[in-house]
Amino acid sequence: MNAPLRLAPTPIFAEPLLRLQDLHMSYALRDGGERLALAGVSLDLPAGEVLALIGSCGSGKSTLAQLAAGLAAPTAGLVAFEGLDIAAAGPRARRGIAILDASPDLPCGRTLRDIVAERRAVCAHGQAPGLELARLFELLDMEADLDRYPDELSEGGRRRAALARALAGNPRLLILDEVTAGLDPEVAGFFLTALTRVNAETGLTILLITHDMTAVTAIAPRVAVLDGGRLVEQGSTARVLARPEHPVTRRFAAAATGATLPPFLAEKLQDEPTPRGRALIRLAFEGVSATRPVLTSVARELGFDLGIVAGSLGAAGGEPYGVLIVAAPCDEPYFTAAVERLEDAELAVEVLGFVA
Ligand SMILES: Nc1ncnc2c1ncn2[C@@H]1O[C@H](COP(=O)(O)OP(=O)(O)OP(=O)(O)O)[C@@H](O)[C@H]1O
Repeated sequence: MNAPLRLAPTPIFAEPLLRLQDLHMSYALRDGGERLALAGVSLDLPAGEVLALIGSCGSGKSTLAQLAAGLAAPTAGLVAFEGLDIAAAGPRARRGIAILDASPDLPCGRTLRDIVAERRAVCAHGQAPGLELARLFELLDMEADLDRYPDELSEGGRRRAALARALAGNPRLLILDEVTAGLDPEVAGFFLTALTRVNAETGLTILLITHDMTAVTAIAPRVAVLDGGRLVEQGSTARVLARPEHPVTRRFAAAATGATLPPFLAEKLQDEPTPRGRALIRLAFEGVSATRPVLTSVARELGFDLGIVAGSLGAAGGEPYGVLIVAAPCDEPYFTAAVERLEDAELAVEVLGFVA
């Protein structure tokens, strides 16, 4: 018999779709010791949102995915899905969650059509209506492969089939753990575009766990960063790329934007300005400040000539952002005035150092 459903502490209407509250997770090791994988993680995922979770190897991402999907119980803390404590509610509460990783386990002896149709038949009862199967096959470009078997497909084809099977169950939450790992950029891009369309058409909530910042910027308007089992930063993806605060986030942002100081300049960097030298400045902007002509107007007003050394302009989760490293004259009083003027225009300004 199923255990009685226990409501999470706050009323259901105030709940996000998924709430992780002060999650702790330790693994028992063979030598009798313990490995702490999560240490007090709290995170809300509202319905319909696409949230990316990034972090270095071993930071706890897969552990968080397993707990969020209700496949393992935390050492302490609460996972609430649709207002229900998932540990107490058991399989009933997990029915609306699908989890997918880079090694999907598809049955070899059945065609894709049968695999997907079986999942739809099993999950159709009592679930909210999702995508029609015909639309699902169209979105994932699977029509030509429907009568083929999983072992007759490429890796990209198998991942698409696994995604189709997961979506056929009409989940309200889809957890993706490194699903684009090892795919070439074109196939990964196709996969991510399909996910964006599914999210737009059905309001499916997605938790995307990845190391791949291209995937993050392609589909996730919000990102959270794990380090050593702790949530160290979260915010809009454009904000986090433009103004990363934690050292780990800074590393991911630098890798994503490519806006780093070239080594030939990094070697010459000094702490103090020299007469007629140049300051190297990192400028970052996101949202509306990305589209204002701030740089040109400051340069014109103050007669401040800027050379662009490195940079990246783009959109993350649909919001524009930009990071530029510029070389500018460091003679006073123009330098201080220019920095103040750029800060007033809501740019993040970081003086990296000076070169002669
Ligand atoms: N079954 C387990 N037994 C013991 N320790 C484990 C187990 N699973 C994970 N760990 C440890 O917990 C920590 C978090 O692991 P986890 O796999 O969640 O991190 P991750 O961020 O997903 O890493 P990766 O990106 O490399 O997959 C690591 O120190 C790992 O060694």
